Amino acid sequence: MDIDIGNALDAVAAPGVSREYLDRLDRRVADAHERIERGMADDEFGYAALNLPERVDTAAIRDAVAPLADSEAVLTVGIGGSALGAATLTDALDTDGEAYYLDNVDPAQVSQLLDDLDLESTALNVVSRSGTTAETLANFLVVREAYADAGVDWTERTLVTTGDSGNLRDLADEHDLPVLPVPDGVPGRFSALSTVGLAPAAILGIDIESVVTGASAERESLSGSLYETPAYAYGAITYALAARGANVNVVMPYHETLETYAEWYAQLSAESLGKDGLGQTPVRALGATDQHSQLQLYRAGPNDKLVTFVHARDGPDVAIPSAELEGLDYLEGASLGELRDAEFEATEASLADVGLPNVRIEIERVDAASVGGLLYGMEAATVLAGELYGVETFTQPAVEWGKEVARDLLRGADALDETTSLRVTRE
Ligand SMILES: O=P(O)(O)OC[C@H]1O[C@H](O)[C@H](O)[C@@H](O)[C@@H]1O
Repeated sequence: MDIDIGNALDAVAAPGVSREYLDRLDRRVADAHERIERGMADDEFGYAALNLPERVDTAAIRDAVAPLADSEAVLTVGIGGSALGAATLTDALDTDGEAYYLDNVDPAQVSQLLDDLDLESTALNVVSRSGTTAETLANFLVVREAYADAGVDWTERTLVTTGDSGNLRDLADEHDLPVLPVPDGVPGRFSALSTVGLAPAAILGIDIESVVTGASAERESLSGSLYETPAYAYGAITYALAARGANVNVVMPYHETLETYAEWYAQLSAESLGKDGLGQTPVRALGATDQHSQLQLYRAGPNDKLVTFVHARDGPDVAIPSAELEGLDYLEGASLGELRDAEFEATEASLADVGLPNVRIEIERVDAASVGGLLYGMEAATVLAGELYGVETFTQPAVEWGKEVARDLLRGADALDETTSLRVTRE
């Protein structure tokens, strides 16, 4: 993973960061790096996630998924960190079958998906780190009943990934289901490179060893200077720009298959750094699609954004057939890849032109190693940013309140008095 932060410097952008400030920040990066290395060495909660490239046992994952290797599809039931890492991998990379995710509670979607799936040839991958997440357990109960109704022994087609205790662990024990452990000290949103993200990828034929190799290369690059560590350069520049008013981080990959990566990063950043009045609001965008949808606002709306482009230098291409259409001479002899890249570079320049800070993250191609490196790099960037902000990167206390209230409502508690209604209806 390479990063170019030139368009976030104050010579180009406002808000922008001066070279002198970056040099000063680099000294704080050195301290933060020491703290991170210490946390990794002691396997402290959260920091332990950065050890995954050395620790993850891909052979054990392959053994656990072997009985499901004949599956034509994998249905993952999980939410947040228990779904988005896996979805990033299976959406980005070539797979031998279809990947489906139930990471919401929408009765219409669940019913339609279960109607459409051939459950006989579908592996059921149930994932919850805590083993107590209501959405995941409810969906699992619905899905296993659908298997039973279809006359399929769901216990033969199910793999569970969870912690040592919790309702999901109890259910797995009760039905003697195969269980992969969520590693200790790894928060859900940092678990893409563990059993959580890699097991469904392995069932679908993804080269998970290469994913880990790519992550290892990024781990090796961690050093005490942002100028030598792409991941830290990103963490540091997002922090510096947020402090200067770039409250929004638009993450805009220019490859359709990386769209889910932007969703994964949104959770990673929002839950890790959105604390004490700090953090950037992550926005998911996709190039070139969103050039024709959101770019107007990015270029001419409030100057409160960083745009992060994600681009692969190489990849498959398709020639554009010649048609000699009037006014479209520039397409003659060009390819779809060349068109996309020209649009990407033009968009980057158009934002620099109006002083909107933007950063380019570049990978070699969208393959297993590069995507593994990207996931690791962004995790390290987020941990570094957390150190600079001084927040508790690995907790998410603000998510809990609503969860508890929803449980109380289901148990029959009275309506809430925290909200106010001013309902407007048609006459
Ligand atoms: O893996 P689970 O324990 O089911 O948790 C799934 C998700 O739910 C929570 O609400 C947390 O905010 C997320 O960080 C987590 O990824």
